Amino acid sequence: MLETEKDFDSKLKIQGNSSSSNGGGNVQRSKSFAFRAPQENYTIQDFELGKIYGVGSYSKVVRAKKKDTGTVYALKIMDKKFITKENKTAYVKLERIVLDQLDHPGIVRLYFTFQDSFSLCKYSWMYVIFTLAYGLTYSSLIPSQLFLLLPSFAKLVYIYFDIIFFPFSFYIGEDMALESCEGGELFDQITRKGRLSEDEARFYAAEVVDALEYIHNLGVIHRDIKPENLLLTAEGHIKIADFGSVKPMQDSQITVLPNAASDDKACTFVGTAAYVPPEVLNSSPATFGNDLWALGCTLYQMLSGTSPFKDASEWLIFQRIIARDLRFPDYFSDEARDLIDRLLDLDPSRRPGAAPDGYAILKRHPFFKGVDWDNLRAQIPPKLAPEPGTQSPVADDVHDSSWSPSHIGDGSAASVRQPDGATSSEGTGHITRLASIDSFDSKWQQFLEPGESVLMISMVKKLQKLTSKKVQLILTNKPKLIYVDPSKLIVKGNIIWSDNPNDLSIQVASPSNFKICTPKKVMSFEDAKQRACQWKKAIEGLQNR
Ligand SMILES: Nc1ncnc2c1ncn2[C@@H]1O[C@H](COP(=O)(O)OP(=O)(O)OP(=O)(O)O)[C@@H](O)[C@H]1O
Repeated sequence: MLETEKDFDSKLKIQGNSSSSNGGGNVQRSKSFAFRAPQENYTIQDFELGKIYGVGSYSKVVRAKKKDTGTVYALKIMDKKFITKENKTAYVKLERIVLDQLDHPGIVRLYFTFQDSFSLCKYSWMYVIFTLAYGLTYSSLIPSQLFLLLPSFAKLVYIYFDIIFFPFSFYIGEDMALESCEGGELFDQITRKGRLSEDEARFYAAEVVDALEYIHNLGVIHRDIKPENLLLTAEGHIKIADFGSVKPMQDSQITVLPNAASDDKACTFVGTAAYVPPEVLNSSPATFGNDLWALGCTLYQMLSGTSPFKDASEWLIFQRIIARDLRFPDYFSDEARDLIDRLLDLDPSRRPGAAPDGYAILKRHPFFKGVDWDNLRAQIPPKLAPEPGTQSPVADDVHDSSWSPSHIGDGSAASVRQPDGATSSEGTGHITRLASIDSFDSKWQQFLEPGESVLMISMVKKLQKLTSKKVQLILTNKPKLIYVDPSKLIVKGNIIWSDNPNDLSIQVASPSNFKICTPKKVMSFEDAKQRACQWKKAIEGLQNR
């Protein structure tokens, strides 16, 4: 382990006092840093597990009741193995340390963290028994079909090493016990209601503005504001969640421990296509204006039901954002239209809220007329629309026995998110995470000719007989389909394009696995973001253009 990581981990073990007496805006800062949310020695067995709230790229969030106290939490269980493999440790640590220091009614609260070593141990032994008995494996290095082809001795050696190394990956992040937001995502409210009334949107937008003012005053940019990350309490008040993309500014009042720093070069996966501001696409440094742009997109989505820059692929969405191709439905009031128009200013410093005294201007905007900013949380929130087929808008307590901390990313979420931020009932049972902003990373531009543009891009695994290799798969409008070695930045393969499906076809084997077939070669790929169907659609769409 690196020295800085040791340092961080030893600090993680400091027991902070669990109660915060800081109140509103004062964040505890000292050289000898102590966490507010303590690291507890709990295991999963200390909780009664309820429904799965959702599955993120690196974690699964499940409703859980502490058996001894009866307190309900949202447990964010990290997929440590995946986080290590994907090199996202710094993000996980940063989310933990930033959340620990935030104390605001509009921000999801971190109560404590824990490392569930008991289930790790149980998992490891179950793993050995199952693997030996049935030849089943979850393999970190090789795909399971290939594992089965290995001779028995090689299987044993492989399992031995996997088990030796798995516990190390365990120490990269802790599971988090968060405040449980029983009202679900604002996104679901928009979907269930079709669109929100201006009163409803004003209520939610005001609560978001209030929480954003708090984090911006501390020198922190959220960088992933969107209706999916705005959660609701059982009563219907907003809580900003998912600080996995957070960026503390240079002069931030937040303490950032070594190795939890957000390094822009490493942080290529921040944000979500539909809410990304144009300056981020032009590689400008992050500013508070990024969140204000996303607020503008979110307000638009509340009022209309869809995000303002909608299109079929991320690349097309990015083109619309850069061109600020913005159209308002007729039914938007002048005040709503004006506020969104200002928040979606191409110049981030001109967005209301961006200047040093900007929040006063933002809060005085006519759209917010009548909002009692000092008593927001005392207001009665809009009525929550219940989940279809249920009576209650809030989470139930049904025990889900299928849940297991080792099965993160199994696609148990109920809807598929599209690149434009909408949902589709198609493919229920699989979650598609939006491709990351690394899609637009300028380093891939070198593989394009003048005028050529990227239609789809993913970091995927190219599966070979006994090994797999990470490659960047790129589809352009030329059309051109290539895969690039992401570290050496050299083209490893150029798949000969043909509009004829007999010469170029895609076979989808699972949400993550697909094959690209040409008369000479069949190449197998695994897309961790489960975009196999999107690859098929993109390639076939181009063949039929
Ligand atoms: N405190 C919470 N209370 C209730 N539900 C939550 C809570 N935190 C997260 N969730 C739900 O769990 C889902 C997964 O959350 P998580 O933070 O792991 O990832 P994400 O934000 O969806 O995705 P990504 O990490 O890929 O950006 C969320 O979409 C949200 O609906």
